Amino acid sequence: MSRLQTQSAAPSNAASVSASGKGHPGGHPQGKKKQKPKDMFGTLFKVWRYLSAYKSSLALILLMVILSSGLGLLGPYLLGYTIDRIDYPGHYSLIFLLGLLGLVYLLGSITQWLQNIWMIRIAQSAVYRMRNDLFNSMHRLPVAYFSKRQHGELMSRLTNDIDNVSQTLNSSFIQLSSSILTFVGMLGLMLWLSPLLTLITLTIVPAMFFGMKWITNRTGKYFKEQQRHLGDLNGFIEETFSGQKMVKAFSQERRVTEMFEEKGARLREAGYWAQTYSGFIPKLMNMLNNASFAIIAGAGGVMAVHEMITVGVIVTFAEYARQFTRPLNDLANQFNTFLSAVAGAERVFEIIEEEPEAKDEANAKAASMVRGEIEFRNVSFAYENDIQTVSDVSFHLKPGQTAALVGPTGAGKSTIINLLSRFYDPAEGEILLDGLNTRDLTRASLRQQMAFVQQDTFLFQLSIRENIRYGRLDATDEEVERAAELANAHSFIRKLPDGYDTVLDQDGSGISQGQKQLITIARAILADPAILILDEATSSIDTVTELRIQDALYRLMEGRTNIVIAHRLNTVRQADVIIVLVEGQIIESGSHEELMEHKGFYYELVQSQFERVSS
Ligand SMILES: Nc1ncnc2c1ncn2[C@@H]1O[C@H](COP(=O)(O)OP(=O)(O)OP(=O)(O)O)[C@@H](O)[C@H]1O
Repeated sequence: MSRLQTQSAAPSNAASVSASGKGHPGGHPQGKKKQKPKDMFGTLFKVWRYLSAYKSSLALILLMVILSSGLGLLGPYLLGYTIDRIDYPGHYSLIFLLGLLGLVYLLGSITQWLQNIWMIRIAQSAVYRMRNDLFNSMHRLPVAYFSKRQHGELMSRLTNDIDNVSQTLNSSFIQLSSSILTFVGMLGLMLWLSPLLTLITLTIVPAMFFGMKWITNRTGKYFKEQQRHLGDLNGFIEETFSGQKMVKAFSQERRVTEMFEEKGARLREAGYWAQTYSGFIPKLMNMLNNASFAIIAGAGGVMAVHEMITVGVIVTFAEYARQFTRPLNDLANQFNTFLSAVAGAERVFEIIEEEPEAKDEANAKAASMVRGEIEFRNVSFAYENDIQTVSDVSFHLKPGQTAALVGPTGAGKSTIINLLSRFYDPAEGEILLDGLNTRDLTRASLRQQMAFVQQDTFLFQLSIRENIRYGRLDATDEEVERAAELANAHSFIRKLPDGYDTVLDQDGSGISQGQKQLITIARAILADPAILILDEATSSIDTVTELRIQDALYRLMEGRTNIVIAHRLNTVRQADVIIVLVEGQIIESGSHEELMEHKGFYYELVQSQFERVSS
């Protein structure tokens, strides 16, 4: 049973020109992920379901986008118009035109500002709901789902993918629609003003298109490589930090440093090329802008001399040409960001739509006040492949009895616990609690009858008090402290500077392994279940703490039905029944004395230093 591992998921901020270079965390480089969505329209429709709650606001935003794009086009047109009227002050008031121009720019900014803040609000609300749905679905998933996937990969969906969707919703919707509107509107106006000068101006577009394509192909490749190396480096840092003791213990500092430098050098190289190529983009744009300006000025000048157009039209064209590249560039960049966000959303929906843990039977009853009688009747089970992990297992425990599960690694001890707690259901046979088939009980109520004390203690990043209270949320402070006393944890907790309010580190690293065990025992004592599942620690803890743990455990086990995955001869000896499992089958069972007399596998195990062999 492995503990929850949390991988660092702080997004890196690698600069990017196009979305292909978006930063992603260590251990899970974006470059490795498939960025193209499999079903773009299906996914967009699902995203729309989250946005559709804000239809009226979206309509307002669209109106603002149309207004701001229109105003953006009107500005240069008015400028040209004004210039053409400079000679006729009697006919047109220049002041009025200039005032109008100012108003157009002001309104343009206001509409842009409004659309931005409204869109951010909607995007954040939609993403908030999406994130909640994702988190809830994760909790509805069966245990088997998690055992097949890396935690880091799942974490990345909750962090990076959601973040990606959020960023894109914030800006892409507006940018995409405004770029399209601006581009189409600009082209229309230019054609209206002078089709010939439009054609001449457009000669620059192929150069722009191929130039950009050439650069983005290269930057895309190098950014991907940069991401891959960055992910590799971050993964390495994470691994070295968590395994820091091992590095020191094996005196590998030098080798680790060398490896780090090597990985860093690879990142430096990819980063150099990615940044160099991406640095070309503004330069190229600038150059092409200047070229188009020169073309318009030259060709427009000739046309003006021949009275084909006015000077005002040249100014309008020059202004448009200056803006011309922006929507094109935005469209190219936004499209990549957009694709990668849709791919992210797709991964999010994959989990939201994942088959949840099978529903309880329609007439399932809630288990309550159980006595703790457990019976396995001819239970067989295979995880996924056809190899049976547990075959024809039968045993019967009366309330208050203690069973020790003993057997070599991989024998199926944890699987028996998984079946009892219905993390998995048996393929054959049945498991009874107080004579009732556990399939006829609701899973939640069944699990409430059990407490787990595992060797791999898991504590939350909460105060010690809240960690203990996790066993029973409505327990009072006095009850929490009483449970800690019974678990022999009270004295050490009291000595901590913040006592019960000491907030544990992410992995509970502020306190010792043994102390963590005592807290989990207190948690189980507080839960006060009829059944206790105990996965005995194999790690060696100092003798004083060990004695404290043993003492607390005996107190915890009293009056309950206990199933212990036992590693200590002492525990096994005191069990009412010892169940010896080998390759998923019970090969012998009975009390210590009976099994010793039988001189079978258990006898051998005890002879050959029990603790070492059975761990
Ligand atoms: N989630 C899983 N999916 C597929 N196979 C699994 C899964 N969990 C365990 N197994 C396999 O089932 C077998 C029994 O595993 P189990 O964890 O029950 O053994 P165990 O007796 O508890 O071992 P240990 O003492 O090492 O914890 C092993 O071969 C293991 O590889």
